Amino acid sequence: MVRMELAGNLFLVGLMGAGKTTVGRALARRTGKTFYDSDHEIEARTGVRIATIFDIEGEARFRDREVSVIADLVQMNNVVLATGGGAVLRPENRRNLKNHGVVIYLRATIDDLLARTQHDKNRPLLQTADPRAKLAALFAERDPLYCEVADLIVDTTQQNVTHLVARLEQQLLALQGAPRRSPLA
Ligand SMILES: Nc1ncnc2c1ncn2[C@@H]1O[C@H](COP(=O)(O)OP(=O)(O)OP(=O)(O)O)[C@@H](O)[C@H]1O
Ligand SMILES: O=C(O)C1=C[C@@H](O)[C@@H](O)[C@H](O)C1
Ligand SMILES: [Mg+2]
Repeated sequence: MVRMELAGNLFLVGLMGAGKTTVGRALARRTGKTFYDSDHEIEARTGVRIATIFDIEGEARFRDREVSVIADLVQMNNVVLATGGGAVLRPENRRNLKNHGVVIYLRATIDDLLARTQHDKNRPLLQTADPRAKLAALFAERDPLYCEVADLIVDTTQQNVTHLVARLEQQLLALQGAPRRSPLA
């Protein structure tokens, strides 16, 4: 069987725990693209964990680093890029993502996001007394921005990663052959 090729860059956006890193890595493997993760790239360039950057420099400086890393990574060809959960907050990032590839919003319920993030201490914004309330507030603030930038919106509830990636590939192939329309999958 001849497999259809998915052209260009794929960019994943969504909240912490949406699965950008996990799904992105699997999607890259399936589509033969190279995987990048803006959080990992920031850690590689600075030599420290994200939580340490937040501690020492604060969130605004972290966002500056994120803008610079994303501006570099969108120039690559044939990549899957998992972005940090807050990347869409900066207009430069939204513009760069929109202009250099297909943007996929992985949407998840607050319950799922909480369950998937509760054992990981490298998400400084969730180190609070009430991470559920924090996730709900971040969702309210960012969901419109993820939707604004997305070509495709994928509900990840009750979807294991393998099925999600297979379905995503089909949706992306359909999108590739179709004129631009509503991002709701
Ligand atoms: N669809 C899914 N079903 C079940 N578990 C999932 C799913 N997607 C991701 N996970 C799990 O949730 C956890 C968080 O996923 P991941 O690190 O990929 O999220 P992320 O969107 O990259 O978060 P961040 O913005 O903090 O980098 C991981 O343990 C991963 O295995
Ligand atoms: O949602 C966010 O603001 C963040 C998500 C992570 O990917 C990291 O980029 C960092 O922990 C901040
Ligand atoms: Mg990630």
